[in-house]
Amino acid sequence: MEKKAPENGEFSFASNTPRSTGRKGLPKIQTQDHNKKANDVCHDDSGTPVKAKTIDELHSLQRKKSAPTTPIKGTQGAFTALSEEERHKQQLQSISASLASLTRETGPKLVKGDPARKGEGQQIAHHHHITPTLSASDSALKFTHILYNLSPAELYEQAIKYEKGSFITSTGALATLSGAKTGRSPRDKRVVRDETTEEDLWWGKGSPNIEMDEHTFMVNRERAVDYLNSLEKVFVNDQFLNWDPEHRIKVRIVSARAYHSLFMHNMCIRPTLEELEDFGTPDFTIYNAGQFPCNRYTHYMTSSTSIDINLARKEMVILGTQYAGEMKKGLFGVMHYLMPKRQILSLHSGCNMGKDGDVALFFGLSGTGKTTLSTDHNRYLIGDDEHCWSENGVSNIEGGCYAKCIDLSREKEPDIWNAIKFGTVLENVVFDEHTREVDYIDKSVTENTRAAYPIEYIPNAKIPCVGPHPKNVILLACDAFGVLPPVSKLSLAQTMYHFISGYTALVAGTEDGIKEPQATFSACFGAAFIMMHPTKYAAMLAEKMQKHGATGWLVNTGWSGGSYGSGNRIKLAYTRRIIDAIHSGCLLNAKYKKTEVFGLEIPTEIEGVPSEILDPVNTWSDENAYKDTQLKLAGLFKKNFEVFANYKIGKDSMLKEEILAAGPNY
Ligand SMILES: Nc1ncnc2c1ncn2[C@@H]1O[C@H](COP(=O)(O)OP(=O)(O)OP(=O)(O)O)[C@@H](O)[C@H]1O
Ligand SMILES: O=C([O-])CC(=O)C(=O)O
Ligand SMILES: [Ca+2]
Ligand SMILES: [Mn+2]
Repeated sequence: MEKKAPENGEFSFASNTPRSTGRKGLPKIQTQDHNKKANDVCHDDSGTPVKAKTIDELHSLQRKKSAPTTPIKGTQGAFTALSEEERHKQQLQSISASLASLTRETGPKLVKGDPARKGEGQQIAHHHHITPTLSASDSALKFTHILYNLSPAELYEQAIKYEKGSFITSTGALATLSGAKTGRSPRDKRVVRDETTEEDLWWGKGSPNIEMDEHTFMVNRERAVDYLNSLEKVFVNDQFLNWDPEHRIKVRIVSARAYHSLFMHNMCIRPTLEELEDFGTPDFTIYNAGQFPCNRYTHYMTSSTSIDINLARKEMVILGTQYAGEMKKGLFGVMHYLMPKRQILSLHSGCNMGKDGDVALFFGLSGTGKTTLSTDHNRYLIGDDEHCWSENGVSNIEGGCYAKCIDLSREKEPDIWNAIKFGTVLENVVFDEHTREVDYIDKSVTENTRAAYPIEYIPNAKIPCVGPHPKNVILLACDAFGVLPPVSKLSLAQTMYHFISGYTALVAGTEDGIKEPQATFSACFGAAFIMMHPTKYAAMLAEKMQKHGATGWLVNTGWSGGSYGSGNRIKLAYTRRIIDAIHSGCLLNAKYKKTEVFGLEIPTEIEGVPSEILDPVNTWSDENAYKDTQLKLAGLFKKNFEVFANYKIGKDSMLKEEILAAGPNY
């Protein structure tokens, strides 16, 4: 840029435009003067000027192109000849095929990259799009931009720019809203019933699989795909499930929100660049059109929300709910089908490992402590929610954790607290408008506030997330009746009885004073996600526990000293000491006594836990009230188990009698 020497000691703009020299009035301003000694005049920078002529050019200097995707496995490979462009084209073709409407000829025209960055050196080159052929809709006349496996930083920008309710919190997490739904909608889940699934899956009373036919699935699929293709841009994630390399599943998630893409980035296993190059065709695809409702006039629909699984097509469609957990748990359902077919047990459990390689599984319904207790500073975290148990040992299905945040405290759950940082999705929390500090106590949006973070945000995560066969199987129940002991050692039959029962008791809305605890029984501690009959999973668990000599435990993380309203929730610190004693092996050989009614073996002492709380009868001020409540709960257990009484569990029919006998007796 041309520099003008000062004429009279005044400052002047260095400018290409006609000089202001000679104009009277305003003083001339100059910012740089190379002819004078630097310290003669006041100026704000002495460096060389930037190599840009325009602001746009300047901005383009900020962004370095990502390192070229890994040069493909050296020189010996047969298919190494693919150019970067060819690879790119194949990728877009694969995505176009995913998004193809089945009533039209082709997939949509796709372009990689953010439409807002057109002309900024982005890859919008026309030779990358797929040439359209005959098309029956105007959507064929437009491009759909594909935001493919964006990084967390890019997704933050997309969310903040385009999604209302997205904010950066004081610790760097992305606070977001999931819309009208802040939890899953199990009653809106549908599974296509065809010849195969008719035989394989669990249908009817108690089953989570509500049927739909293939045609209706296609109606909803078309609705979702049309909605997604009508958008200017969609997000595509190509990722993996299951850390066991032999049984890894490739999943593709097509979604309309950066929130959904970041959530799945965190929750699924993130591919390396090499793995992404060779990704190929996914094993399962999710079409998340959650902002768009299903059509209530469609057969089988009972609301404007529908979550549809078609195992034959390997597809899932989401309409009418933006709650991201639907994607996570939808895929979990798929794993509950695919894995047992390979003799691998899929489990709704957390999992961690001690320094000596002792593995523990933590089963339990929502809110019972899987995430809280598997995240243990003294142990390696394998995973917090979904696992497989195969001949090779255990493996996490996911690449991230999904922690409940209500009443989260730095003191009680430091590792989870510290994981809520840049990259973490924070759903439906309330924060200070100015400081952006999150108020974890606030339930204004929902009680089900959640944080989704990559597992490596937990400092002692075990990566890869696999481990040897479990030594302890811990069944968690949050018993709001306050009658189950804080810990009991279970026989194998008792473990099966409680695993099939899947008990917890929570307290529904607490607005108008004290409410009765609500008992929930959910087979395998996850009836909402299993696909086959519960006894199928139970038999596999029994067989594996027996074979590998695992011990079962029942831990009450709920009430002590009375039911909800009079007693209190057992202190997390005590539960942690109990869990420590299980891990260390101390509890295996402790002194035990047997409780009445439930017939549970309870220890008389545990280090760090007041002995009097170990037998709940001691903690109730009214012993009769305790006995009545215990009988009441036992009755609920019995009633729930009736439907299973006629099922044989595994090949051993002896086991059936034993399991029945392992329930409450009174
Ligand atoms: N004694 C206790 N043991 C375990 N958790 C406790 C205890 N007391 C209070 N809590 C709280 O209970 C909640 C347990 O939730 P957690 O996220 O671990 O559930 P989860 O089993 O992982 O459920 P989901 O499958 O829905 O993720 C946490 O908010 C935790 O702080
Ligand atoms: O799926 C969800 O929304 C949360 C969860 O882990 C569960 O409910 O088990
Ligand atoms: Ca959890
Ligand atoms: Mn869960």
